Amino acid sequence: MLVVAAALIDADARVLVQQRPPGKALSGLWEYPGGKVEPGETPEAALVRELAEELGIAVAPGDLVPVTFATGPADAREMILLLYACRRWQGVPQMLDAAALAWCDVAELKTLPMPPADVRFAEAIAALCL
Ligand SMILES: Nc1nc2c([nH]c(=O)n2[C@H]2C[C@H](O)[C@@H](COP(=O)(O)OP(=O)(O)OP(=O)(O)O)O2)c(=O)[nH]1
Repeated sequence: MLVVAAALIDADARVLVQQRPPGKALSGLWEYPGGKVEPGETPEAALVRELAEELGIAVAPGDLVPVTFATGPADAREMILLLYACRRWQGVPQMLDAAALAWCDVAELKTLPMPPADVRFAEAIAALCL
């Protein structure tokens, strides 16, 4: 299973995370917006779609910059999770599919409970934000 996620980074080097809602796998944990790549989709097209669905923002595929990846089990399958950074988007992120949204600096990111696959992402994001 291929999953894509984005670290939206604002002008103050804060990163957007969202809390997974009740009823979904990993409910209550904080994650980077994104989701599963559907058959026939490129990873970037999937992430553009997910960011529109989950946050109501428009992102150009060329503004998605690969950062790192993680592997691990998810939904009883093996997952490959691709993390992108994005510093440019249109619209104001809204909470359309999450229990909460938060803009965090890198130190705060490291304190949030996250899915196991995401735990090492904060270090990679820190390298971008500094
Ligand atoms: N979006 C996202 N998913 C993550 C992260 N870390 C992580 O382990 N996952 C896992 C959780 C899920 O098993 C899977 C993504 O599934 P999802 O439920 O968010 O995907 P989706 O938006 O396509 O949802 P759905 O249509 O199945 O409801 O990847 C992350 O940072 N962001």
